[in-house]
Amino acid sequence: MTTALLEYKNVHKIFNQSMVLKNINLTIEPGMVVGLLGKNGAGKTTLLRSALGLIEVDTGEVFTLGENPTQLNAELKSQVGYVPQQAFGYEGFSIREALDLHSSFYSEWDNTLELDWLKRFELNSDDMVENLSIGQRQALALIMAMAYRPKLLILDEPVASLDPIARREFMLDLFDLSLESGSGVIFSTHITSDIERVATHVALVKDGEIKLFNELDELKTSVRKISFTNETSVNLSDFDILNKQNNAAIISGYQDQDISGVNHVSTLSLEQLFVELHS
Ligand SMILES: Nc1ncnc2c1ncn2[C@@H]1O[C@H](COP(=O)(O)OP(=O)(O)OP(=O)(O)O)[C@@H](O)[C@H]1O
Repeated sequence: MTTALLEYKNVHKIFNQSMVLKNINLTIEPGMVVGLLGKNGAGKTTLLRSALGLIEVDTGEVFTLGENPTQLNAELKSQVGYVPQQAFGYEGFSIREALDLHSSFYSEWDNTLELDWLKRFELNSDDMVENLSIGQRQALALIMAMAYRPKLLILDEPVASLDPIARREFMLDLFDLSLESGSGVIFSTHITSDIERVATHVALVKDGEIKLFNELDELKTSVRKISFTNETSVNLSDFDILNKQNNAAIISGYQDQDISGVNHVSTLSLEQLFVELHS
């Protein structure tokens, strides 16, 4: 049996009397790259920060590398990589100095990977961190989180400020790294095409709930939009109904079968699905 890299069991979190995580159940295993998709304020950052022990959940349990994330020992901490949404410190340091200090905490630091990525992101080691653009800081934060090949990589909108070329390269490498080294990745993003390009799974968060968690391939084959004239003449008992309004529904569990009473069945891109689930 493989130990899950990250597991949420019936997790709830309340902030100011508002439930921002509602009964989250999610398991990430080695080789999985999970794209976390949700509107602003849906709860993505709260979900990710609770995996790092930065937020304590109110009910339910989180297991990061099999342990309570608020009590991870140094060894386990060094197997988790994290890039937060906000840029980080290291003012007064050059990139070289910042990387030297940072890498000294990780015995598994891969200097070749570091150099390779500095080159790809076109970062100059002599530049001072405080003079970097937001995108360059984000690139440096990514190198810092990845170059020790963590088992679990947690990225909160990691590529939002990267240009499309850097984003594309980073995303593809992310996937390779995860598969090669048996790591797992969870990343939040608003860019559905990034999820379609690199993720193995997608978790769609709406109002603090995971509305959908699927393998991406499975999602393409089994989620459909159907339209009908008369709802009472349609039997949808074989499907999960993800959303329904007027004379249309989004269903999961579709297997090419005929559904009586349905006029039209259409596939959805991830972006279309996201929009449909919020309409
Ligand atoms: N420390 C906090 N105290 C009070 N409320 C909080 C706190 N952190 C988050 N929230 C609230 O929890 C909800 C979820 O926030 P969260 O940052 O997890 O959303 P998100 O999906 O990451 O959004 P975005 O895409 O804009 O980054 C929001 O309503 C936010 O205001």
